[in-house]
Amino acid sequence: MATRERASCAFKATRALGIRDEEVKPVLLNLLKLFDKNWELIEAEDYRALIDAYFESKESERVSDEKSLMEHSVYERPSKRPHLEQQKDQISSSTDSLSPVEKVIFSSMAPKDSTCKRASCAFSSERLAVEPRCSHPQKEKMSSNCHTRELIKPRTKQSVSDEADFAEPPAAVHPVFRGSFVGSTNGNNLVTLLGSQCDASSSKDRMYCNSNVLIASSTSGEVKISLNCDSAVRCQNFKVPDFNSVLKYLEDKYLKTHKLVTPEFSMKTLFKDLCECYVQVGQLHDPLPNNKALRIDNSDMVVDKKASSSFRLPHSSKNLPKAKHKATACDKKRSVRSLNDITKGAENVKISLVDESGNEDFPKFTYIPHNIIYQNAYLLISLARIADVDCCSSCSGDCLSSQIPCACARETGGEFAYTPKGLLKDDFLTACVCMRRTPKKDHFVYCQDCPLERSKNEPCKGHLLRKFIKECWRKCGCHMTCGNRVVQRGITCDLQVFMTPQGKGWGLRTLQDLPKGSFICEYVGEILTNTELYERNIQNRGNNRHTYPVTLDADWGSEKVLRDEEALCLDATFSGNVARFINHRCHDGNLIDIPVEVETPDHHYYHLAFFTTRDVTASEELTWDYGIDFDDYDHPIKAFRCSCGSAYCRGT
Ligand SMILES: C[S@@+](CC[C@H](N)C(=O)[O-])C[C@H]1O[C@@H](n2cnc3c(N)ncnc32)[C@H](O)[C@@H]1O
Repeated sequence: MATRERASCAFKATRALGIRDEEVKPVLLNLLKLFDKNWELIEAEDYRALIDAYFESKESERVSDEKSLMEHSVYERPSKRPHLEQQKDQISSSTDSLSPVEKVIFSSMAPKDSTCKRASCAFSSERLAVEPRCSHPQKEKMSSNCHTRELIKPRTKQSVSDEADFAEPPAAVHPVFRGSFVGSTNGNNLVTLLGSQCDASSSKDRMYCNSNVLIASSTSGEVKISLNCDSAVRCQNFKVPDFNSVLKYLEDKYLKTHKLVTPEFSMKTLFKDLCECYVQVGQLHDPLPNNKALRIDNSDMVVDKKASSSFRLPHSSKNLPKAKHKATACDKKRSVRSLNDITKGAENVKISLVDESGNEDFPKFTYIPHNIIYQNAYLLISLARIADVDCCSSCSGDCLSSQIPCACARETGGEFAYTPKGLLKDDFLTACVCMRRTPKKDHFVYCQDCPLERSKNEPCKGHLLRKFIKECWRKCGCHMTCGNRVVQRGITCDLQVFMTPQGKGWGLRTLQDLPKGSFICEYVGEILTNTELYERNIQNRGNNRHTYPVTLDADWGSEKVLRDEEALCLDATFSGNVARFINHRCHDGNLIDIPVEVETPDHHYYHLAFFTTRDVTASEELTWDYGIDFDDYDHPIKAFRCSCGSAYCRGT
């Protein structure tokens, strides 16, 4: 196979693990250099050398990020422990000259038949007998003979006494360092693991390992899992935490995401996370209250005093709880603060948050990528409601590429609303914008008994007629990549939440140029009935910067009387997505909200999607017209004093 093909196979393998080609490329080049262009070594065991080398280089990047974060930390750090530092120096001295990639190769991936001492050391698991966990003469011998062991911190007496220096009582679980033995004490059939030696292919027993997790299982059903938390050793001020607190911390972290997990979720990532939590909790010396989990709302908060106009800060979640505890008011004022991803992995893209002033508390809400029913809203979504005439079950692939538009284009006048590039068609967008900005009399519909005015016994003030987009849905035969499925595929652009300088609070901006008609995001929140929203607003009157709920009233005019459970709205005050940060701009906002049917033909419930009304340049704030009547003093939500800056401002 040619080099180019081999490289593309390697990228394919790493892409399957969610690793981007540009990140793998330098690692691959390094490996090729190191292996003298011997591709077989790289391709062996499904590219294990490459994958290990990649993760190892990431780990060392993370550690150096962490180090520099700690060095630049505004907080006072405890004095170093000279003996520990000394020990670390000893441990790393003979691999200091090696790159992270070289280190991982020498520790785990050299070929079995290599004459190199390092390599033979790394692949000697077959020769090892099943051993109890602690002192092992063969291991000790290997440690002294083999350079790879410098990467590995064996659990020798010396290291135990080093741990004792942390002045901790023995804990239920200790970090298991690379190179320690995990084996069956019955001495029979559990595979013995030495560090990252993972060659169990000759055995019936199975083994999985990466740099943090070692799992061995035997044919007799014995399974041993060893979690390697050796980064704890590098942490200043680490104390062995109570393992129940670690578990609680981890559970809380997962529960916080409302059981939503990213597509990358796996047991391996869970174990890795457990290791990370172990280290984090080990650095929190305030005991966690009994049965109370640590608050992790801002767990990936980054404080960077030196950050300037570039807001894309490198981040690491490590050490941060400690940083949070020690921040002084003065430090807080001077620091740019940021969150790496407010969505916590719930969206296709990360969405960062920055506060240049360093004065604001981070917003408190639960990020949800899809609408959720709050309590009583009655939503009937079922496949049976989608009639055959309303979908395109005989389509395949991309409906936009078909000569004759399918049934899904009917709602938009027999033409799809989107261009093949995924933008809203100009005509459609212009019509929507005109109806919004310069509505004619016949663009309004009036209900006989308006759910909004019912309680006040007043007549309907009128609802603006809206143009709907109808996307292909589950019953359709086309592919998820079909051009008529834009909103349902979620956010794809690079967005950032930031603190606006005009006093509007948080706002949303784009970090990339966006052409006219681009889909930005949906307005996601809790689906409430009108009654529920009314009650909620009464309760929250004191809260002056709330999000602005939207009424799903685009089709109210077609009903004579709307039942309370049919009159729905979306409120993102407590749970919502990034749209909750989009500020209002009178009349000429660069976004427009358009109703989109995604899973039900019923216009009582639809998705509200934001599209750009014009070309928007990177770093511009994204705004839309909330449609507020600033003179309506009876409105349950008090209008704010508008500082949108528009020439057409109606709220100053
Ligand atoms: C949907 S939220 C937008 C995000 C909000 N700025 C925040 O900090 O969470 C709506 C609230 O933002 C503020 N806001 C939005 N647009 C504004 C404007 N043009 N002028 C002043 N305040 C505005 C108001 O407090 C309003 O209640």
